[in-house]
Amino acid sequence: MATKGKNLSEYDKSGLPPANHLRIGLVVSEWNPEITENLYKGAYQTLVDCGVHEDRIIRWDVPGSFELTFGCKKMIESLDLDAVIAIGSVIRGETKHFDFVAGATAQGIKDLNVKYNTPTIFCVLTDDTLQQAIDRSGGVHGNKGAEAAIVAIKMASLS
Ligand SMILES: Nc1c(NC[C@H](O)[C@H](O)[C@H](O)CO)[nH]c(=O)[nH]c1=O
Ligand SMILES: CC(=O)[C@@H](O)COP(=O)(O)O
Repeated sequence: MATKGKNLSEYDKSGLPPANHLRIGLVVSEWNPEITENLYKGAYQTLVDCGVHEDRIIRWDVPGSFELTFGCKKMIESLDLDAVIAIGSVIRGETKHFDFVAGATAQGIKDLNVKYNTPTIFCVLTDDTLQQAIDRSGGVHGNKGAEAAIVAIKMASLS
């Protein structure tokens, strides 16, 4: 099912593990801030709604999605966290650069999950148009940041 068939913001708190003890990191890309700030708000608000204390949510910023891998790596190595959420928005332009940035970011975050016992959640939109990104960061298809927060809480219980 594509995103079109579901609302990214919908979740059922009743089936979630306890979250009040969790420490969650969020690394946010500064590229396309009108998108990434909405993703961050969706993730932050959902974490708090599910019981994560606000003083246990730590935010770092990086210049672009390509830097998310390094930012998450440094956060995992320097802080005692239960999960990290990597937040970015890659929007296709005129050249093949989209493919390299999106692909490298996905591979880099996958590699972090292989190397470390702290789960890193892939909250990176990779869209052909700005409208697709808007639709998935609080628009008609919900907010992928909310989805990522739920995933972080679930994965933290496995780590
Ligand atoms: N075009 C987008 C970028 N490009 C920048 C790269 O992420 C990186 O910061 C640069 O190549 C220097 O290493 N980043 C995004 O997050 N979104 C884009 O649409
Ligand atoms: C994802 C990108 O790097 C892309 O937005 C850059 O745009 P362009 O391919 O036109 O240089």
